[in-house]
Order: sequence, then structure tokens, then C-alpha cells
Amino acid sequence: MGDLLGVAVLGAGHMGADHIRRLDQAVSGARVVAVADPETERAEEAVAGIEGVVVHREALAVLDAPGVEAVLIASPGPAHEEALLAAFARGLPVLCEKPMVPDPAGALRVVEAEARLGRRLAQIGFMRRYDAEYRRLKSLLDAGALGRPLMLHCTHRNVSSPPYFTSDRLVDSSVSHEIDAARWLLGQELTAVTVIRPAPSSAAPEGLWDPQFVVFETEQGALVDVEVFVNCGFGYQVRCEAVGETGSARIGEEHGVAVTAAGGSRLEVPQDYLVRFADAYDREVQAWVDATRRGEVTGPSVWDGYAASAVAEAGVRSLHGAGRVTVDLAERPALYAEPGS
Ligand SMILES: NC(=O)c1ccc[n+]([C@@H]2O[C@H](COP(=O)([O-])OP(=O)(O)OC[C@H]3O[C@@H](n4cnc5c(N)ncnc54)[C@H](O)[C@@H]3O)[C@@H](O)[C@H]2O)c1
Ligand SMILES: O[C@H]1[C@H](O)[C@@H](O)[C@H](O)[C@@H](O)[C@H]1O
Repeated sequence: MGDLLGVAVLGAGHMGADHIRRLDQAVSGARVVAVADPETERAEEAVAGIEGVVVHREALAVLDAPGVEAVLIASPGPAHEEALLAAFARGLPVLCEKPMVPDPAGALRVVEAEARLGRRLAQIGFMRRYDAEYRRLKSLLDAGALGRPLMLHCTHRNVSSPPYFTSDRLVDSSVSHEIDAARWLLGQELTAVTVIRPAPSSAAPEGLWDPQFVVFETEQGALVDVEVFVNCGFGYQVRCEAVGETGSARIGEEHGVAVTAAGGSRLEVPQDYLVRFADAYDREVQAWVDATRRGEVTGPSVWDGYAASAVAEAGVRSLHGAGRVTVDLAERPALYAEPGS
């Protein structure tokens, strides 16, 4: 390994371009050496001003480009399985955006492939685990400061959804964050899910079931509810209140600048995840680079990615009328820690 970890980035859309900027400007110890995107002009735009970057339309071609020592996958979810397996075949460490692989069967193939290697190579991009407030909430829960956890009440609002968003994506893309956060905060697997759909907002695109209300049950009988509303129009709001037997704690209340002017005050609300979770993404990618340079893999595992996809798939069945759906997880290989670590 040279002085700087050579990273190939797959996908230069919203998230990929932001990670390229982050690796170039915010994170130490790494440099972008190759970028793949079938729309090469996006990749060219994202690397403008960064020297010596190979740009290619083929994801797999850049994995073999000179100087590539690690891979950051930020292509759409359905492209992740092929990219993860190709990285594993080359022994390359990976940071893969969520959802790891949306289809649980494909996600399990990734778990099995890594387990066959006998060592972890991939960290999954559930960045809330690196958010200062989420970490504080987890410390309180782990220390028993709220007593035995009974419930999590979560809110997940986006200003608007991208044009390709379908009703299923509210569960398997947006709520995948709450699935991972709940497993991690509570240290328990989610065992059943019920999705309820109120009358759609008139601001939602035609045919999109937005908002939705999701209820998860955990293996020790706690409940997690999530309001997901991806065309709320007014701000990016992610909140979580944990209620235990002896106390409660709430995060995500205020994430803007308080402006006082013209005889009044108002709180500016972030408009998207790149602002609300900017620090969390920076810490996530820095942790990945640091661990990779030490020859270690830390953070959310491919098992966490698989569990999130399995729970989300049960949620999508519930959304389409199956009522309360139980979650069947495969057996967890010894390589992977319990949820919550
Ligand atoms: N952690 C988060 O909060 C967060 C936020 C946004 C997106 N994401 C995730 O990041 C990923 C990308 O989302 P986005 O919003 O940037 O999407 P996007 O549509 O803006 O960008 C995706 C890019 O990938 C390119 N692409 C398509 N197929 C590819 C392939 N096989 N190899 C390489 N590139 C390919 C597309 O041309 C596009 O430029 C998704 O998995 C998404 O869920 C995570
Ligand atoms: O892909 C994005 C991303 O994961 C965001 O963090 C989430 O708030 C959005 O709902 C989702 O569409």
C-alpha cells in the first residue's frame, strides 16, 4: 500500500459524487484513483480537478485499474451484488452503500461468499451508526440509563423522492436505515413487520404510497414504529425516541441554524441527507479508510446488510397486503457479530 489508499468509486451519482469529494477533501489517508459510471460524463464531472483518475463506463474494468487497493460502491442497489463479488474475488476491501443488495437471496450470496473467504472484506454504508446523536443514544441504552428498552418511535421524512422511486423503495431503501439503526441500538434482530398505508399525500407522485407507517417487532418483544414520508416538502427530518422502563431519550429534534430577524425567529431545516448526515458520512468514510490501512474491517457487516434486506423484503410483502409478516433469517455464520456490536 502506498502512502495513500487508492480507492475506486463505482457510481458517480448523488452519493458517489459526494463520496469522491469527501475522499479528495475531507478524509485523510486516501485518494480516488478510478471511477466507473455508465454515464461517463457524470464521472468526469465528479473528478474534475482531481489528478490522475482513470474513468471508465464499466464498473468491473476499474477494479483492475492501476493503484486500486479498495472499492467504494455507490451504484444503485441492484448493481451491488456483482460489484461486491468481483471485489471479493480480487481480495479488495469494500465500503458498499445501503441497501447492500436489496434482494435477500442475493444478499445471502454475498454473506456466503465472504464467509467462504473466512475474513471480512466489506463495510456497509449504514452511516447513522457514525452520527454523534445516534451514538449518544446507543451509549445511553447500552449503559442501561433508560432501563429495559420497550419502544423506538422513529420519523423519516424527505423533502421529495427521486423520479424512479416506487412505493417499495420507501421500505427497502429509506426504512433500511431504521431497520439497521433499530437492530444496532437494541442489539436484537427484528422478527416481524407490519406496514400500514394511510391515504397518500396529495403531494406524492401519482401511484406512490407515501407516507407509510411501519411497525417492527423485535426478538425480545420491543416495538419499533416508523413514519416514513418521502414527499413531505418541508425538510429532511430523521428523529428517534427510545422509551425504556425507566426513561426516554430523543434525538434529531433540531438540525438547523436558528435565525432571528425582522422581529421573529425561525429554525432553518436541512433539506437533504447530505447536510443532515454530513458529519456521519465523513466519520464513516474516515473509519473505513483508517481500518483498511490497518488491514482491518470494522462497522456494519454484510450480515447486517443481509438482515436489513430480509426484514425489508418482509415489509414490502406487508405493504402489498400480507398483513403482519414474520422474518425468516438464515443462520448467522460465526464470522459475524450479534446485532448491536
Ligand atoms: N447512505 C445514504 O444516506 C444514502 C443516500 C443516498 C443514496 N444512497 C445509496 O447510494 C447508492 C446510489 O444512490 P444515488 O442516490 O447516488 O443514485 P444516483 O442515481 O444519483 O446515482 C447512481 C449512479 O450510478 C451509476 N450506475 C448505474 N449502474 C452502475 C453500475 N453498474 N456501476 C457503476 N455505476 C452505475 C448511474 O449512472 C448513476 O450515475 C444507492 O445504493 C443508494 O441507496 C445512500
Ligand atoms: O437513498 C436515500 C438515502 O438512504 C437517505 O438517507 C434516505 O433518507 C432516503 O429516503 C433514501 O432514498
